Amino acid sequence: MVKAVVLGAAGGIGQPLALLLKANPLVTALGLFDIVNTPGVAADLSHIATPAKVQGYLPPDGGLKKALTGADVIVIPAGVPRKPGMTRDDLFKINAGIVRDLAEEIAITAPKAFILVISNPVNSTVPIVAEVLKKHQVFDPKRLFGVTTLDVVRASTFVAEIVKDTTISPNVTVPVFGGHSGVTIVPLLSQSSHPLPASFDQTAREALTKRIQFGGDEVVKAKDGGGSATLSMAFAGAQFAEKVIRALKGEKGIIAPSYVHLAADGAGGKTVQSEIGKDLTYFSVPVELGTSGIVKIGALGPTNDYEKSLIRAAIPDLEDNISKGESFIQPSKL
Ligand SMILES: NC(=O)c1ccc[n+]([C@@H]2O[C@H](COP(=O)([O-])OP(=O)(O)OC[C@H]3O[C@@H](n4cnc5c(N)ncnc54)[C@H](O)[C@@H]3O)[C@@H](O)[C@H]2O)c1
Ligand SMILES: O=C(O)C[C@H](O)C(=O)O
Repeated sequence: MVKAVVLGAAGGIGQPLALLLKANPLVTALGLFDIVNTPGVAADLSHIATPAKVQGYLPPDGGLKKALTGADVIVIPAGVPRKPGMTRDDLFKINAGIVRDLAEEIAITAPKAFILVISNPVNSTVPIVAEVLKKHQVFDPKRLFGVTTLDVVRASTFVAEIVKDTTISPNVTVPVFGGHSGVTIVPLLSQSSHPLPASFDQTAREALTKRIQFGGDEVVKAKDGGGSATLSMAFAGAQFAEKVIRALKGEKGIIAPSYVHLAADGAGGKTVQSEIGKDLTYFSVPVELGTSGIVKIGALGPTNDYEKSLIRAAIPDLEDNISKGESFIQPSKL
């Protein structure tokens, strides 16, 4: 039995993500919470012939608590998206409070659940959730994940486009480290499973790196004020959620990239910190998942000089974003 819960379930990401979770036969209960429209979304999805029993909840009468009760996996795409000209950090003003309030109820009602944070700025919203859970003394770094899957999905797709064979994109892996905004997104093209990117000249390497780092902006610009990536994000979020669910059901050896607290496995984070030359608390890395969450944090491995420069460029923004999230809950951390 697996109960998945989506917070922000009536939104641009929330609805297609809820659809993909409803279509997943491993999900047996699906709780949908939003401040609007969840009864309609739930009624609609409930006509699909898959095992998940769907229930929609709104804030009145303890709707959030009811949605979270018994949750195994909680996915959070609640909050506002970017408009052209905005950075993800510009969303902090509104989304930080939304994520904090949702985390407060998670800490009370579902402290053992796996928490998957999509709401931007991910580099800061993940530390916000962690600090709220710490305040309630229920923080388990093994179970908290910033969803950075879309960066990896984009990297695979863009490489397949360059290779002119889009049929291969599901099988192309390009590790992406760091965080989830602009220069904090660090693709390691030298480690691409397809050999072509590793042989690029510097101009081609920089062009592809920038496209992966600023892929979100392409969608924001094309939507022209109508929001940011929703459908590709729902795909990526459902893919990551499925990996978490398979792991919690006992499947071994599942590895997925995610923005995590580097103390999560008690060891691997130190390797990453020594590789990047900085004691950052959070970083996006491939993690191995098990029944209780993260069992192993993967290292970066060999990087070339260009990739080393990308890592150096990512660190100041990551430090700022992390401390901004932490000090939002604990002002003494300023
Ligand atoms: N991690 C990523 O890779 C990634 C990718 C795309 C978008 N995002 C982020 O995801 C978030 C959502 O994007 P979207 O396009 O779905 O936005 P949206 O505006 O379409 O949907 C957001 C939903 O959140 C709901 N909401 C607002 N306050 C809430 C609260 N307190 N409790 C529950 N629900 C609440 C809204 O009612 C709305 O339905 C944004 O912050 C966006 O930047 C992240
Ligand atoms: O670009 C955004 O603001 C949304 C998301 O983070 C993305 O990468 O598409």
